[in-house]
Parts: sequence; C-alpha cells; structure tokens
Amino acid sequence: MPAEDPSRRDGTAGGSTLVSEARESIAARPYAEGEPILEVRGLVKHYPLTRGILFKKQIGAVKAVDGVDFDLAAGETLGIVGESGCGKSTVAKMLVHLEPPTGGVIRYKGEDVTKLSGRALKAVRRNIQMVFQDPYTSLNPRMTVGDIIGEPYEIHPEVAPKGSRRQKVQDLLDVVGLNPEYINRYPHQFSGGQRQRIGIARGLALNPEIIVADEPVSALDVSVQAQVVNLLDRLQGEFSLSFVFIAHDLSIVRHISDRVGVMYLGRIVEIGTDEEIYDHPTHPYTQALLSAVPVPDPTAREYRERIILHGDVPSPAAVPSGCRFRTRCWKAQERCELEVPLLAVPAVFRDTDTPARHDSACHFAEEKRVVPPEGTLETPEPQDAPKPPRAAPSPDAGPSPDTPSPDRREPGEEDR
Ligand SMILES: Nc1ncnc2c1ncn2[C@@H]1O[C@H](COP(=O)(O)OP(=O)(O)OP(=O)(O)O)[C@@H](O)[C@H]1O
Repeated sequence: MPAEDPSRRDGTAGGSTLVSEARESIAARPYAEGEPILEVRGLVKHYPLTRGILFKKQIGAVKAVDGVDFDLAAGETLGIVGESGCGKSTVAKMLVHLEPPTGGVIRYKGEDVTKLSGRALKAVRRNIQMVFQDPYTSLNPRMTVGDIIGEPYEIHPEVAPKGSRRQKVQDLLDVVGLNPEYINRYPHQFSGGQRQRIGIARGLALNPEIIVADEPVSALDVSVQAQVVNLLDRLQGEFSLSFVFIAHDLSIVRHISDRVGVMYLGRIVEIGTDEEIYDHPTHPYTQALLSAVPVPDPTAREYRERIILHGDVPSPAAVPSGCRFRTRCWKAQERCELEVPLLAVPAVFRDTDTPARHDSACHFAEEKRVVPPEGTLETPEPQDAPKPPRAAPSPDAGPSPDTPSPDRREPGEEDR
C-alpha cells in the first residue's frame, strides 16, 4: 500500500508552490461568513408505492423526507444525525440535485434552485458538491486517480482548461495529503482512508462553496475516521467551505459541527448549536439518542441515565399522526396524537435566556442532560472518606477515546 507523504499534508511541502492556482481559486470567495448560503424550507421527498405490473396504481408513498427546514451559514458546519432510514441520505441527494424534491424549497444565496434548469442549474450544481459514504464503491476501479479527480472538468471545462488539468489534479492530491505522483495509480492501490481523500479531492475539484458529506467516515476504521474528519476540518478553514455533515455517530458529528440537527422519520425534531443539543437537549428523541452514546469517563458513565426506547421506528410509509415520535415516547399524551409539534423554540423556554432556548419539535419539551458535564461529578470512593472533587482533565493528558486524534502520522504510516 503506498504511504502518504506527511510533509505534504498541509500542502506546503518543501516550501513548494504546489498549493497554487486551484487552492487560491477555491479560497477566493465573495461571500460573507455568517450569511445563510443555503435555506431549506419544507423539503419533501415521497417515493410512490405502486401496485400492479402493467397498470401501475399508486397505493401510498414512502415519506423519506417529510418537511425538513434548516439554514446553513457560510463557513458553517451543520451536522445532521439520526438513525438509519430517517432520511439523511435523501436530504443529501436533494441538496446536490441527485434527487428532485417532491416539494419544498432549497434556496442557494437566496435563489430557489429547485426551479432552475439548464445552464443556471449547472452553475449551481458546481457550487454544491458531495462526498460519498463508501470510498470502496464510489470510485470507478477502471479509472486512474487522475481521471477520477479530473472527471468533473469534462462537465465544467471552464474551471480547468485541458492543458492545466494535470497540474490541478496534482494540486488537489497535495491539498488532501496524498502524494501528487500517485496521479496514475488506480483506486485498489490505496487504503480506505486514502480513497476517501481521493473522494474529497474530487469534491473540491470544481471549487465548490458547499460540501455535502454523507457519512464520509462510516466505512472507515475508527483510527482512520479521525484523520479524515480532521482533514475535512482543515479544508473547511482553508477554503471557507460550508459543510452539511451527515452521520449517525453523534461523537463525530459533535467534533466537527457548529450546529446539529437531529432527524427522526423524515423530519428534523431538534436543531441548535452543538452545546445546545449535546448539553441541553429538550426533545425526548435527542435525549434517548444521547443516552446511548458511549461515555469514556467512568464516573460520568455511572451517573449517565440510559433511556431505552420501546418499539421500532415506524415505517415511513405509515407515519403516525400528530407527533411522529409519539409511538415510542414515554411522555406522549393525547395532544401528541392530534397536533403536529412545530420545530420552534418551545413556549416554556421562549422567555428564558438558557441554552435550552432552541428549536425543538415537542409539545412537552423539557431540558434533560443525560450525560453529566465532565468535571462536575465526584469520584465514588469505596470508604467513607470525604469525596474530593474530580480533578479537571490535564490539558496535555491527550485526547479522550471519543475525541479524534490530530491528523498527524509518522512518515511511512498508512491509513488502513
Ligand atoms: N428510491 C427509493 N425508493 C423508495 N424508498 C426509498 C428510496 N430511497 C430511500 N427510500 C426510503 O426512504 C427512507 C429514508 O432513506 P435514507 O437512505 O434517506 O435514510 P438514511 O437516514 O440515510 O439511512 P442510512 O443511514 O441507512 O442510509 C428509507 O425508509 C428508505 O428505505
């Protein structure tokens, strides 16, 4: 397996100017940080359920996405989490125009892109690129790395005229921490982490402003996941990218996201900053999800409240009336069956000034911290001696098992 050249990972190898045109043009962004670059309103994707072979008759619909709202600010990372089948990938596909929405609006810089076609749509598609989940199946095994990364230039030759493409691709390899000399190799000659770096380089080829990453590290070994997450983090800062980062692993999402949206059965049920969602969740589904996250700190683990949800997630073809979470919710009352809860700041928190004041689609929202904050607990002692307060973690104690390690390896060390 070829090793990466770590000295090249930040693109400044040997003081070379490999970080040239491609990088500069990606970085040249005329958009102010903090402005919403993407506004998603009432996004819906229903797949028809049909019966009959010759004369197909629609008998229902799989409500894969059923009214999703969120904003993405320029330069921001929005994490979207939720169990398998909740509609995360379908949202991602609609954002990059791989699937047409059944309804709703996707505004990119104020323009509803669901109404665009032809050249206008092509220009928008260039600016919103996707990184796929599985680096083993998403790269064509018969194409060289150079052809894979350079493929988008066939559709958008204006970004890289023919004569400059090889150099552009080599710059991109360098940017993602791969040796530019590997340009003629094939995907099977790379490890999983390296293949995902190739996928990321392809995502960057057209100098996009938004990257939609659909479970970009789920198929990788845990040790390699951290490296790829750190790479994405670095690229975002370097190129002022906005990210929609989709995953089911809450720890990884927290590590990379500024804000987090929690999806359940086709809808976002709670959305807020990472602190609001992880430390002050108010929706019972978020609380249940968080209560299942592995806790590295044994003391915190002891105090953690596990919430076991009963029953299965209902089928998206038969979504419950009212609140769609009510069939599994321990708080459900009659109102939950009759009234759809809106994704808004719950009335109970509207006049407060606490982190619980964020959007949550629950009639009976209340704050519940399922994992106690680190450093606030006392270590249980076997004897009756007074319990000393837990020492704050030493700054050089190294990352916790939940915290991905820095994107740094020794020469010769490889992704697996
Ligand atoms: N082309 C399709 N036709 C019919 N149903 C579909 C189609 N694509 C997705 N679905 C259904 O829509 C629902 C949401 O699927 P989606 O792949 O978006 O979920 P997800 O949250 O990304 O799950 P995972 O993490 O497993 O990929 C699922 O019930 C899925 O079976």
